[in-house]
Amino acid sequence: MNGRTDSLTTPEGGGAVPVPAVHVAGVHRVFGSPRSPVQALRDVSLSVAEGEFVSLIGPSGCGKSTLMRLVADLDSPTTGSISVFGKSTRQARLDQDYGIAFQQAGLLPWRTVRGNIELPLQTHGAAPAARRARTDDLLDLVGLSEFGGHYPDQLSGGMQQRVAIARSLAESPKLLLMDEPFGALDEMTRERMQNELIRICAETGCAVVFVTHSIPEAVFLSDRVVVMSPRPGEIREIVDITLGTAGARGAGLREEASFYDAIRSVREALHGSEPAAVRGAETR
Ligand SMILES: Nc1ncnc2c1ncn2[C@@H]1O[C@H](COP(=O)(O)OP(=O)(O)OP(=O)(O)O)[C@@H](O)[C@H]1O
Repeated sequence: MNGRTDSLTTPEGGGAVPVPAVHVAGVHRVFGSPRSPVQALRDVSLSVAEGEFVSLIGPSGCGKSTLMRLVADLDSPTTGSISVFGKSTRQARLDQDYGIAFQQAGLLPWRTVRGNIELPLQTHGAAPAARRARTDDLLDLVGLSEFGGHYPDQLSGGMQQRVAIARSLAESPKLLLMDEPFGALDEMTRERMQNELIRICAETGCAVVFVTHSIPEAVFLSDRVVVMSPRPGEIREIVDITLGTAGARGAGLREEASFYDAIRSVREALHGSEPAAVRGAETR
């Protein structure tokens, strides 16, 4: 279990209370009709600190994407509340406080790769030269420098996904919401993107909420892994990953014994018997 100070706790000696990047309090989400309700999330509470990398992992249908959609203001909780940098989710969306890379790349088919990546910069009035320079960097980052003039339907699914990731990074956001962003990538590209993402996090200090089905991916990237139970999705356990800061994690980490130990801890939390943690509450 995590010994970290809760980001909402007043630090010893007083001072300002840090505002979490994401704060989820007692959230339930019920779909369907009153006669046949589908409870997707039950009493989910979670705080993600500024600069923290938190992954959500759990069986298919446990509500991971539902939770992400709630944070991104694409849906509303049935009960409970969510804030992003202390604001309502609506305000945070309007202020474009975060970048999004979801399962579906969500690219505009009539814009080129470059045009898609530039879009958030254009919306915010960045000068053309600055846009071009930033887009060149991002194309390079995701290995698509030769494809800036292509249209999305001329790319593979994995390449489209990389464009979406580049777009989410365009404005160097303080928070990234990523729902299985690497799911469609081949293993080599996936590891490269993981390496790049952790480097970007170390450089920019952005917080990330990341959905994945891959335990090694969650362990490699995260400060904490939130393990969810089958539907109705509850937080079963939160596993603290103590493999060093993002800046200290390199590709070589995947070979280390501590990496395999952390994988085992998450696997046990996911598949093990009844959780030691209090069900439905963040346990740290
Ligand atoms: N708009 C909706 N209307 C009705 N039911 C929904 C809706 N969205 C999600 N659900 C249901 O809520 C539950 C959680 O779905 P969700 O997509 O959040 O799961 P997930 O953990 O992301 O799954 P996966 O890992 O397969 O992507 C599922 O039972 C799903 O059928």
